[in-house]
Amino acid sequence: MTADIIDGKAFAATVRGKVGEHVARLKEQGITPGLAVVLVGEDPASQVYVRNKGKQTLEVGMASFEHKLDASTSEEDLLALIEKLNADPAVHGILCQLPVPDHINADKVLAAIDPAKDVDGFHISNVGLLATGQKAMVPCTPLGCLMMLRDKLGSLSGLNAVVVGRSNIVGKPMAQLLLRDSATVTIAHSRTKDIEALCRTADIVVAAVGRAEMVSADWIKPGATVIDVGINRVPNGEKTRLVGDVDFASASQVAGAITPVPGGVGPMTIACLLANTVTACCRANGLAEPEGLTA
Ligand SMILES: Nc1nc2c(c(=O)[nH]1)N[C@@H](CN(C=O)c1ccc(C(=O)N[C@@H](CCC(=O)O)C(=O)O)cc1)CN2
Repeated sequence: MTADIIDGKAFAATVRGKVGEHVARLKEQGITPGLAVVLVGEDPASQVYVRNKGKQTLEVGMASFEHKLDASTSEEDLLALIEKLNADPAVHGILCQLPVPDHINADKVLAAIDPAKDVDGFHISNVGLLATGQKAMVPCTPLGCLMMLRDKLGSLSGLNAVVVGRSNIVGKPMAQLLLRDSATVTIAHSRTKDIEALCRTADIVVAAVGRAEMVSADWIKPGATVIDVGINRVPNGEKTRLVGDVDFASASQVAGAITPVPGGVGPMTIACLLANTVTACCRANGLAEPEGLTA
């Protein structure tokens, strides 16, 4: 069997199109959604992600507020900026790009963001709301994975899902979202016994473990849907290349559908950030939320 390739780039373009249509409707009512992105330091990958976030925010017609701070910025100054953004009515979404430099406590920064403007969905209030099945801001990468799974499979009800990885940013919220869609969910991690056999029971495997090409064909049940969240740079001669947490070459011979890296989950992360910003703006203004752009 050769798997269907789930084209995250094309899917993300569709999501951005829907976001753009909703932004246009909001603008007719005199409302422009605004997203503030804060970057501390010069991490090269983060600089690219932040640049792309700003560019795509403008492309869908929203206002973009970029705050690039020196690597030596104090935690106190960063918290003061977040307070300012919390109070700014033109800003509907705020995020601080991760990772932050070592001298800054990321948990403290995430806790300082107004939960209603927390478009990353990392604030403890949103984590709790999601876990209890209430209306939350949902982390962008898991939201993107959920959208692709729903599109591919329709209902997830009763399906066995294994999430490989237990991070706060992807693994745990992904499991919550799958559970909300009535999948039977197991979170696997480095201490899980016979992880290969466990994964072979899964109709859905979400790999978010951060280890290059760890999940290979013999982990996959024939016909399963495989979502690869990993972004790992590995040596490729003199250069490097990007691979996921799934061994795409072998797994794609067994799976029914699979996301590639690059071009799978990654592009959906920023598209869902834009979707979350529109959602936050609608909620702030007491308006109906955009259909198909929330969990
Ligand atoms: N505050 C946040 N920080 C980080 C998040 C996040 O969601 N919020 N996620 C990642 C980085 N990230 C967005 O911020 C992100 C990662 C990857 C991609 C992407 O499109 N990847 C491409 C490949 C890009 C490349 O060539 O390097 C792909 O997979 O096709 C977008 C956004 C950590 N920090």
